[in-house]
Amino acid sequence: MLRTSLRPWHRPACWLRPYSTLPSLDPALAPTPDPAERKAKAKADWKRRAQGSNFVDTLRVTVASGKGGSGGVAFHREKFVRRGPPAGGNGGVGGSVYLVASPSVSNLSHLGRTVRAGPGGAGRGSWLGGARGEDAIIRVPVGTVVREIRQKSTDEEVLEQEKEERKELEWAYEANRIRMEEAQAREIRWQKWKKRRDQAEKFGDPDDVEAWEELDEEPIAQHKLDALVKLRKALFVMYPGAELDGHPGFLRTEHQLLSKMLSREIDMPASRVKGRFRRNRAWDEEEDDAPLYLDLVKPTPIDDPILLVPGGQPGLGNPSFLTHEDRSPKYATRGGEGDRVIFELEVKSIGEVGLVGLPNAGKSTLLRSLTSSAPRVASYAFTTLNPHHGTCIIWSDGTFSGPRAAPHSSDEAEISDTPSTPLYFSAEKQHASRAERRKHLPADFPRRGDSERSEVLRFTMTDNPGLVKDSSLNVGLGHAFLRHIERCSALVYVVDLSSPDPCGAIRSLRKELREYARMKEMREGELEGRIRGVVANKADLFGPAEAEEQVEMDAGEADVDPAALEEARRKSAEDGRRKLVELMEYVRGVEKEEMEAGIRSPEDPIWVVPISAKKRQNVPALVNKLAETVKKERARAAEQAKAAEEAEAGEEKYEEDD
Ligand SMILES: Nc1nc2c(ncn2[C@@H]2O[C@H](COP(=O)(O)OP(=O)(O)OP(=O)(O)O)[C@@H](O)[C@H]2O)c(=O)[nH]1
Ligand SMILES: [Mg+2]
Repeated sequence: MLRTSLRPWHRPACWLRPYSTLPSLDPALAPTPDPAERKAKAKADWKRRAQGSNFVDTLRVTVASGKGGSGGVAFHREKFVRRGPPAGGNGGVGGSVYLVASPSVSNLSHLGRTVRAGPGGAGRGSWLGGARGEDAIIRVPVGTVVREIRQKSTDEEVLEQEKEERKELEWAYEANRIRMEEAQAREIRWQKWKKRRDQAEKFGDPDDVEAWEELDEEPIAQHKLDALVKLRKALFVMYPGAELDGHPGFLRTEHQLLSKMLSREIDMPASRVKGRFRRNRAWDEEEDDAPLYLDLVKPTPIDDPILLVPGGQPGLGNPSFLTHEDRSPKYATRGGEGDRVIFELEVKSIGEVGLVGLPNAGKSTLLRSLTSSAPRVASYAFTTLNPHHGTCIIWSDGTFSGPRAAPHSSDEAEISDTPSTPLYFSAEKQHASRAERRKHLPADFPRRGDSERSEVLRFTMTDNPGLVKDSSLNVGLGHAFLRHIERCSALVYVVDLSSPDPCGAIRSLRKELREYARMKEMREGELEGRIRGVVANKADLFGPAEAEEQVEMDAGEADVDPAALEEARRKSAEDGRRKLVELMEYVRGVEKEEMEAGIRSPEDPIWVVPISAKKRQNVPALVNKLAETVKKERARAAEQAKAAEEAEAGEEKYEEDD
């Protein structure tokens, strides 16, 4: 009888849930009945508990390619053919490790610390080749910087390492020396024996001369034999009980492999040599063995991935050693080792416009109001822990939108603090039909293929986590935040206009940018110079509605005096105006200072736009400014690229003329 439900240790399922979802006794803390809200809260809790570990933007991975498969030693057998030709297949090539920069991944959390490609299969009888090793593909976000890490970096250290490796290879050198000596001695013996035999054939009795086989049996010292056996095991797969010295081709192959190995051209089974030498890799041919450095600013075509570490060479089967002298080679070569390299991956997002601001300034709200990206928004600091990207599209009829959002026609539309994705576009409803989704869209939402409007401009924006004091000294998650700012071509400060000191916010943001640029050894004022504008957010807090609300709240139950209301409205608007003017003056001062310091060109003044990201007020004016900025930056980048191309062409011509 099934008694699971009666077991004394059986507990209700809620006992097993994580603590955050335990039913609370306090009615105020009871879970909200709205499932969407509950889900959002659980997700935020989980993310906070994970402390950002679900977003990984720097990672050190050890990448190992697969070993090549050994060649097979076999002979063909069939009815009436007792001793067929050699029939061992070649081994399979070891799996390689490739790298792909893909727009569909946003961070490195899917990667482990080690990425390993599969080994190649061994060759088998009947000329069957071994299987290729399985390749491994590392997918990284576009904008990732890849650096090869060498434990030994200076020349002396490399020399030291080579010396160590040489020591490890000592036995191979020894074996080679023995082989050479042995071959020489054998040659001398052979010449002597041949001379004696020829003379005996001419002048005397040939039977007086002993057979060559008898002479050839000069014993080799045991330690020499050991070295040879070790070497052969490392390089060859041998047929059981094979007498390899009887194969002239074997000695030649052995000699070739050995000299190649000693001149470092082939890989060597790692089990034999601890400090293996580096294999030749694709980029080594051009860049005489400099550590690899890649900056993946563009997506890699999936059919042309970047080869990071090639797999080990396959071993050759015994038919490869078939010669006239040796009709049944009883050996095959082993596959080469794969390589093992350590890489450091660092994601530096590439957005055209990067938002920089203190925590709670409303950066995420702004991104949500301009694009279809939906970073979480909440009224506490550090809501955003990793960068979010969005695309803003401007249409020919002057509206703008992210790809999934409805055009912003109304200024009243509010953004809630829960996920902005309309339910009909959310993951739960992914199977809703298009007609069903359309029912939930405004009547004027453009249909696919609408001819009246076309896309005019599209640019990407990055919402970055808030900067705090001393972010540049890596306080908190400082550098992790600043890293993503590094590559945005234009930066925009987002400040909370309703805060007591918006100018102070700009002052501390500037300081952090300056310090970070200095630490990263960028050009003086590199990041500050990239600031193109200031968004004075939360301007709605100075609007009439807010003021009235405040007066009504102060009055409580009592009737509100209309004059007081009027006065409050006027005062609030005046406050807002004063703060904005102060901010603008401060920004003019900053601009002037930077132009004098030579970090800002006169063509790049800093604009200031007051908006309300939450209520989407004055957002179109901001979009126009951003569009102008983006166009200017693109034109500048194109100009720079052209100049660089011309300079390169000029240099080539100069070299040719020389
Ligand atoms: N009244 C008003 N509130 C706003 C506006 N923009 C943002 N907020 C509110 O400010 C709070 C913080 O907004 P976020 O967008 O999360 O701020 P953030 O800069 O992304 O903050 P971090 O992610 O912590 O750096 C939220 O409660 C928003 O609703 C605005 O224009 N007007
Ligand atoms: Mg945020």
